[in-house]
Amino acid sequence: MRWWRAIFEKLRADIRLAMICLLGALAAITILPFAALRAANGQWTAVVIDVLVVAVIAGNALFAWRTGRTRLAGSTVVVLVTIGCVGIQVALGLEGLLWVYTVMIANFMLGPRLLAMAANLALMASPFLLPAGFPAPDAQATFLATAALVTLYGFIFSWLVAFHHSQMEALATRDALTGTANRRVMETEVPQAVATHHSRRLPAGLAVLDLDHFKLVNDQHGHDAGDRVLVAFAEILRRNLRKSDRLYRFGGEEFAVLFPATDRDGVEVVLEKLLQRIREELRGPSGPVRASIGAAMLTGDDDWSSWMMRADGALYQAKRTGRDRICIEGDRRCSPERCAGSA
Ligand SMILES: Nc1nc2c(ncn2[C@@H]2O[C@H](COP(=O)(O)OP(=O)(O)OP(=O)(O)O)[C@@H](O)[C@H]2O)c(=O)[nH]1
Repeated sequence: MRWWRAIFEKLRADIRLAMICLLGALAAITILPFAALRAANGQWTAVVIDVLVVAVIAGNALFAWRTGRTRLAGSTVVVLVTIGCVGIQVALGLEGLLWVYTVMIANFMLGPRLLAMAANLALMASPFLLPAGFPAPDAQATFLATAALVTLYGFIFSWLVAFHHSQMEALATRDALTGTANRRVMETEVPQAVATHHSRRLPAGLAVLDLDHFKLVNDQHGHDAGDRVLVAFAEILRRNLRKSDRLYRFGGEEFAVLFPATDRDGVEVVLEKLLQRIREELRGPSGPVRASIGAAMLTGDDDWSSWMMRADGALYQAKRTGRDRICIEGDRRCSPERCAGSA
């Protein structure tokens, strides 16, 4: 039963993939019997459309499952199923209109909201463009009102789902105090970076930053004052890092920075700048607050925890040799006498 569990876990991790696969299964179960019925009645155009719709939805589900490109697969299904729904109206007349509501809801579950909105507007207009048209003005008004309501509910529902999803994602991945990525994200991204940099033979750096004598700020001025210093510290780091660098808060007053595709000189330049900005800008209630920085470059033997341990060891050196400085592992300057950035 392990394969069954693996499928369940994969679907649980990606709601859009789950929707696409669910629609694929439901489309086959619900549409194919109609195709058989229509074949028995000799409605061959409708049969072809039904089979095509099922094939497209099932094919897309397979594509999404294999490639993980669920946004593209979802958008494709929206466009093709909407076209199929219009085709069924052409083939069956008003009977085909009964499928419109199902497709309108499915569009919001599968595709981006704006695309679903556009597809639903097209579905609302389509019966008026058919040769047979609507028989009575009352029926036209009823159709427009009900289709507009379904579209509105679908829009609101999909917006709410996206909103709650982004809030839950923020809760799971952001540090609540400083807004930086948290330890959980670091433990996902750094191993990925190790694998990527090893396979592409690219250099990468990892730095650990820790405030100096931060306990004193808490002890003398309280936890709230300490929190404000932490927020200011994170803000200085964020402002002075490059877009490609990744900042994490992984402990109380400990932050880490991943420098992808960066060599040792590049890492050193950025860290020197950070240290300078911290010296110039970081203030606590009783004056400047300083930080120590340790860093290590990725080596061929590293996994992420050994890399982290080496960066942490360099931080320990920076603390041991007087704080308010940078130590990059392996650098002979990173000795008690001469640490980079020592004041
Ligand atoms: N205000 C605040 N303080 C925190 C938070 N997390 C950890 N701390 C405090 O950070 C302090 C860390 O103290 P230490 O590990 O002794 O480090 P330090 O005083 O900075 O000393 P060195 O690192 O050796 O320079 C402790 O007082 C913790 O209570 C937090 O979220 N907010």
